Amino acid sequence: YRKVSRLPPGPFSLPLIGNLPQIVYYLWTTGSVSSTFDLFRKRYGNIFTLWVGPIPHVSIADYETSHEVFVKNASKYADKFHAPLFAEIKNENGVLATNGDHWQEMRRFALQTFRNMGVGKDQMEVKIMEELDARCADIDKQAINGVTTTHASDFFDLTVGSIINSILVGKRFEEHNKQEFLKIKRALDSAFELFSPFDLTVPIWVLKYFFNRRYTNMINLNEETTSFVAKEACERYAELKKGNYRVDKEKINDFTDAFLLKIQEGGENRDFNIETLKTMIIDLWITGQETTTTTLISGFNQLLLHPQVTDKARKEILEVTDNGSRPLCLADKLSTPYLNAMIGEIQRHASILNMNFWRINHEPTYMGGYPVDSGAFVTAQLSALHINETVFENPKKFDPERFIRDEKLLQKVIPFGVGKRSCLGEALARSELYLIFGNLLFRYNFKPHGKLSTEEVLPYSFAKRPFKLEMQFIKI
Ligand code: HEM
Repeated sequence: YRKVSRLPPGPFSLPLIGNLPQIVYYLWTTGSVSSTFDLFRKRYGNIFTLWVGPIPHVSIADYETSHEVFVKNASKYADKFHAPLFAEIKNENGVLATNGDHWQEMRRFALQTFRNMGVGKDQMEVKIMEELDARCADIDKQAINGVTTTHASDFFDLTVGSIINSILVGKRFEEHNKQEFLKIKRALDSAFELFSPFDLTVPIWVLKYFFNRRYTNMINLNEETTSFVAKEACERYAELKKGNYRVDKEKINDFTDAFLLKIQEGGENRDFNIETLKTMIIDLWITGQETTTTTLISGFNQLLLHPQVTDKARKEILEVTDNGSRPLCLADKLSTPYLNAMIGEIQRHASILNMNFWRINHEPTYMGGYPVDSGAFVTAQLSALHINETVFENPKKFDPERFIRDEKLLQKVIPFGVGKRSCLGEALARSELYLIFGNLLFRYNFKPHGKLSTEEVLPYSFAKRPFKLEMQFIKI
């Protein structure tokens, strides 16, 4: 009871099991993780505590408090809680499931490398557009009377997968390895679908001894995916070691070369070695792939449900590109307020992480006027924050106009999180979303093939899943 008084309000918790009974009950009655968080927010306010077993989890569901905690006091919240399964798989390597000096070095290195390669600038734009053009050429080749019917996931998985692959190891997915990529991607999709908050919280020994098949499947899938994705990097590393390959400092083409240059110049050490390179590649590949694809598919699902939004965005894009005589480019962003609002609304509405990653609070402090004890886990609960009706009126409605009526509102959409552990690929993802949505809208008309969905897919999982969407690309 003393501990409870040093935390923000929340439902009454029981010894040992905490709020698990209420959490399970509300998940069942509300039908999703985000509605459960929303319900607790309505009852206890924008900052509330849920005890998961013996550990208090503090969720922040408004922009102002999230900003105050994770941006103004950023350095205090750099340490994430890592699910035991992730910690086991990653073995204290990489950027996703590490803390401390190694994490800092890897994050700094990745951000710097992306910046040098021009993420958010021209060079990256060229890579994204080359990939999009190649995929559109594929679509056009398959067209019958100007219409191509395809699974949205195949189209966007390949587009996004190829972009991130070419950034990481310099190779697109083409005819010869396309099928292998799609096979791995399907296996990952099934694993994500099985993956639950249970896998994230239980100690590793419970998984190993009581759910061994589940545990072994996940370990094997991680190894299979890593060897597929990092194959090119391993080959280049082997050649570097034999003295047959040297990285040209002036011509860094991809992330692998930037990493190998570090080894070439300084030798291998705790941070820069082949195991870390493999982990970094898989960390960035997985995080960069699923998130962007899910956003694109959820977005097209909404656009098909709201054709008036597509028409309005298309009209704006045609005006900016002289009636479609040139591609839309990143420099056009300032002239496309409606498209920007549409993408902002897609990201708010999709809010693809049902549950954000937890940070560790190391010392007693205050958040939003409430005490928060040391040892508590804290996060900006993005899914609840994006449906907070005191900020976003009628939050279930897909309504890009809300950001035209109030321009400042767009700042309160934070799909990439905030603070030291915010999304490392934000600049790349923003460029991809703008160029892919923008350029597809004026090249094609879109129609659904079969029924469209308005229900969330797997609403109880850790992250949202893409809608199963079949659509027609109709050449304009
Ligand atoms: C629409 C696309 C994307 C969305 C919505 C998204 C969202 C997020 C969110 C919410 C987080 C956690 C933030 C927090 O803890 O507060 C995150 C972390 C991360 N994201 Fe993204 N992301 C996207 C695309 C990408 C891309 C393209 C990459 C890389 C190429 C990437 C790499 C990462 C990494 C490495 C982290 C962990 C950073 C760390 O722990 O230091 N993401 N992302």
